[in-house]
Amino acid sequence: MPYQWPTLTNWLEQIAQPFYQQGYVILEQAIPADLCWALYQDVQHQQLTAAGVGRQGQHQLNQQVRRDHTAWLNQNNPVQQQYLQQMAQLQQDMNRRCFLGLIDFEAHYARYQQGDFYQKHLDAFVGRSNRVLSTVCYLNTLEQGGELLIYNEQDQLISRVQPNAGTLVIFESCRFPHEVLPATTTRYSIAGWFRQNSSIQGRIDPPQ
Ligand SMILES: O=C(O)CCC(=O)C(=O)O
Ligand SMILES: [Fe+2]
Repeated sequence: MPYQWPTLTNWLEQIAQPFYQQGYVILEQAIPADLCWALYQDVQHQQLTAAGVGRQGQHQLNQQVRRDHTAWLNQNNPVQQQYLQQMAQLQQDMNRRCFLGLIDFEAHYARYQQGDFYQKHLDAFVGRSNRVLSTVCYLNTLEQGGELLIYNEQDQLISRVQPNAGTLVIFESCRFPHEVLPATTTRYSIAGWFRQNSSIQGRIDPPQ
């Protein structure tokens, strides 16, 4: 049977309900296998650069914190556009269902080579960022290593995600500290953020 992106009805069950209950959801085979493969091929051709920490102005390389290499997705590339379109659909559904007022989605490819990690962090801080929902989609499968560990607000480990091609993780950006354990082999993913139009100190928060 050809893969079908979840319709509103089953999407409500698969994403909205656990999301409502716990603020995060892990959905296996969320991305069609052929799209996942095309993205996996596409990322190999991208010019990836060492990721930094902190927002514009304070942006700096800190290899103690993260070691991944990234490249922003854009609409001009047909494969990347397909992914962005699926996320636009998700944004619409999330707004309809959860009244989140999401206006925008930004995403980058990330490559973690053997030994690369991302220390425990939050993707957003209350009142200091307009990132509302974080998403991670895995483009290849790692049998071990490179796990995403998600913690709750009390800093207890609540989920351990083994990267699996096609799996999509969604969580509230300012609620869940998370980290990426050292990869054992090259790990490819797309990290993305849905944003609200909250202005910070009278201006729109710039992308990272
Ligand atoms: O790749 C992952 O599993 C998470 C990446 C992450 O936390 C981030 O890029 O902010
Ligand atoms: Fe993160």
